[in-house]
Amino acid sequence: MKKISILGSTGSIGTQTLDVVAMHPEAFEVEGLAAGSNTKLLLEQVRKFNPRRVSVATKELAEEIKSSLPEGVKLYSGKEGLTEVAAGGEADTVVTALVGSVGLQSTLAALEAGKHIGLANKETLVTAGHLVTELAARKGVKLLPVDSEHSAIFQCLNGENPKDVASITLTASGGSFRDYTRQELENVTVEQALRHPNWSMGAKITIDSATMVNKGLEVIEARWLFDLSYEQVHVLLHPESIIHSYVEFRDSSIVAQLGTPDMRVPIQYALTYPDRWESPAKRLSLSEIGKLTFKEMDFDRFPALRLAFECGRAGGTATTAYNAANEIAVARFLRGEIAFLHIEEIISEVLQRLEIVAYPNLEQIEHCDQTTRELAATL
Ligand SMILES: NC(=O)C1=CN([C@@H]2O[C@H](COP(=O)(O)OP(=O)(O)OC[C@H]3O[C@@H](n4cnc5c(N)ncnc54)[C@H](OP(=O)(O)O)[C@@H]3O)[C@@H](O)[C@H]2O)C=CC1
Ligand SMILES: CC(=O)[C@@H](O)[C@H](O)COP(=O)(O)O
Ligand SMILES: [Mn+2]
Repeated sequence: MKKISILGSTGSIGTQTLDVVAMHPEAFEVEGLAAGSNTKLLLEQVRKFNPRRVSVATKELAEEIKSSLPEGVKLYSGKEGLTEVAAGGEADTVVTALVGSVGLQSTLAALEAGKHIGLANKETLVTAGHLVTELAARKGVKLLPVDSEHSAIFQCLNGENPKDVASITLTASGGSFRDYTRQELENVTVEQALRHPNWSMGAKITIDSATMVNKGLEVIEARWLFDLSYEQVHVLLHPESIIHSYVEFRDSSIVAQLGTPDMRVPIQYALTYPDRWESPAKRLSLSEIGKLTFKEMDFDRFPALRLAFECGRAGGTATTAYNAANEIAVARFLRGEIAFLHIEEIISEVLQRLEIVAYPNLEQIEHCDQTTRELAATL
């Protein structure tokens, strides 16, 4: 029996992780579930999966659900609650499915406690990649990618010598506005932005996909997960999201991972690695699809991606600021406070104003994250 805990169990990745668990009840046991404020869904999950530990975003929410929990379930709240679910108890693997850098402390706590990580929460690696990867290496625990592109690269690298890797290419769907000109982007609405062509995901990542910030975060995530230079990480537009990503080796061979877009496949692989199990994903028929299309990335059309490469190369707290500015800008866009194109302007403005700290420790990272948020809220 593999024991797992899920941070963000009520979200898109969290619920799909529980779908995977439900399909293999003989193999998985749920040790802990942490949610934000969707207590109704959390209580349903508690009844179905019998976790020993549960956490919600605030003390008030914990008070509200206390009497509805089965006897013996330990209830926590806030950041401490996330850490209790991540690091306490007997889980072997923690799936980090929180959205945003709020997941950093609990991910570090899980690593410190020797838990393997199924990593969906890419913002933690963008915020503090060196701290997370160093700690994982020191503790000898695995960081198993859940993000579809990174799972693809991980699968392509299986059994290969890292020295033989020439480059990796992350595919990008182009998001909700892939065929829009810059001018057409000026008046797009939140509702339009939330319509991703290929994937059904949480609101924040769907907006990130439309701005191409998602691919920027993924470039930085890949640098840390696979210990690559930014020169070795490429991005290619591939509207169909069938080739999830690929690796080019030094003999010019390319190995790619393909499949119909279904997150339950990479989630399950992170939980069963190195084994593969049956999954409910629709089988891919290339003859049915007929053709796949590709286009060179246009950095003028998607300046937020160029900015991500610049921050990655600058290092230190540059990527922390990139992520935090984006989190605030996306939240403001979703609340209808700013226009779509204002998101990338805020990120760019913040990066021009903030001083970058090289080789930051956790305290300096948290300081940068907080300062960036305050600044981004005013721009
Ligand atoms: N969705 C997808 O297909 C993919 C997602 N990812 C990455 O996975 C991560 C999760 O994305 P996704 O599932 O789409 O996001 P969702 O918005 O769907 O879910 C986010 C989860 O985090 C919880 N949460 C948010 N804030 C807090 C908080 N302060 N304390 C505790 N819990 C909190 C939410 O709880 P509640 O709803 O109860 O408030 C919810 O369970 C992101 O980093 C994303 O980039 C990567 C690849 C694909
Ligand atoms: C499913 C997944 O991994 C998302 O991160 C997805 O990649 C979003 O698609 P695009 O960012 O390519 O539009
Ligand atoms: Mn992805």
